[in-house]
Amino acid sequence: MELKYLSGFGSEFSSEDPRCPDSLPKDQNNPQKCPYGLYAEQLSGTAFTMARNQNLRSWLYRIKPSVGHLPFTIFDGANITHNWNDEKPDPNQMRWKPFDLPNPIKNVDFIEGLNTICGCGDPKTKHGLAIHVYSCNTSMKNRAFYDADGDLLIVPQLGVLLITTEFGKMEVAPNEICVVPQGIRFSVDITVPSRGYILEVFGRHFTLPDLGPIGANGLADPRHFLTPVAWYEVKDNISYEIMSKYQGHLFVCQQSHSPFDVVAWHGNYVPYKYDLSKFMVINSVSFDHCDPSIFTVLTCQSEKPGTAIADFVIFPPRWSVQEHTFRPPYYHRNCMSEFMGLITGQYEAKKGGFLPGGATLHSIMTPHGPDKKCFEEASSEVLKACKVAVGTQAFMFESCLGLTVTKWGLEISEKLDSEYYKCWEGLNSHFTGPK
Ligand SMILES: O=C(O)Cc1cc(O)ccc1O
Ligand SMILES: [Fe+2]
Repeated sequence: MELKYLSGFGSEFSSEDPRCPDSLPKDQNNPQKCPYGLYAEQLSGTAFTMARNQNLRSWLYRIKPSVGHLPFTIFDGANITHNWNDEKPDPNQMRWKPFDLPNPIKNVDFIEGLNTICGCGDPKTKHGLAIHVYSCNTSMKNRAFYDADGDLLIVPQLGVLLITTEFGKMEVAPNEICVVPQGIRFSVDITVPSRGYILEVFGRHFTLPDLGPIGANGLADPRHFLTPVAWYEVKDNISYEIMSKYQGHLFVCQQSHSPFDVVAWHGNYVPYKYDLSKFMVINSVSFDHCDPSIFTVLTCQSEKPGTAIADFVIFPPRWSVQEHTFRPPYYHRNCMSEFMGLITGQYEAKKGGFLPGGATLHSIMTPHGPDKKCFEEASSEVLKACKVAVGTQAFMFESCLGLTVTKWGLEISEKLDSEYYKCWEGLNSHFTGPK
């Protein structure tokens, strides 16, 4: 069945499951009795008092309120951690081979298949981020999850995710991304073994980047962000698990009904998805290589103007036309951390070694840039107009924070590539000497 969506970023939406017309109270949020005998529940994504243009909240009209559940207990079944001091910092360039799919003899769902690879900061103080990899081979059965710590930006690399949320269903395929904001319950169904990346930001939300002199249009268009429409199921007298990530730990509790019982909702605090092929690429049409911030899809800003807790940046297929220019990414040392993943294809600065489903991390002030082969070729290529990154989608999570890699990233995953530094070996001097 083709799913329906509402279009727009940050809009004030409203939606009713068509099976229950007029289920949304018309003139107020909290009638003494809601239509169809529903419960009203507010979900606040910002402080009540947040400035109006940044205030986020939604009202949900549901069969039972979320509070009807047994107490939470610790859940040990995933490799999530925010103990960034367990491992020593390591400034080396890092590259990971593609992360494994689960062993088929074991059923692993989206939550059980979460592994934290690196991060920084603390959800208690609402400052920081974590980067996770998911790898699963089974759907979540009578199990929903919410993240009390922050927003999740999910980047599928293998396999389509059917994500049921309290706001309705969305299908997210590789080359699409979705955001499930803090606190929103969701469950993931899959049809094939699936893998991808997750950027979690603590206690803050993603926004669209300002466009400055670009003008009113360009990059990701707000209308291409899609939010589910209301959908509910009636499942009562069953055993349903609600899983929560709270202060870096996973918890689980039982309840006797499905949390996907929201018949109608309205508000601007919602999950959404975005198709990366819809990104309008801006670039130099004269000379030189622009900074990759021109490819920012979403940003999560810190308190420091112009400085992101995390930017989500893509490297989409595009025309390359610059004259008298070394066209690939330049050699670079950055005051920001750069974590990259590859959804499909070959990244232009490193055509070998960095593979779909793998990752790289170039930490604060760690030198990085094109490998030897890329440098040699691009220094002497004939600069015709040509398409680059065709059939490719690489992305970067760029952060002002210093990230530390977890034990899973360093050892347990067994994917850290100790040979990475060799791709820069033999970058010989071409210095011609003084005239
Ligand atoms: O490959 C990288 O490291 C990411 C990157 C890309 C680019 O086009 C310019 C700078 C940069 O850090
Ligand atoms: Fe860089």
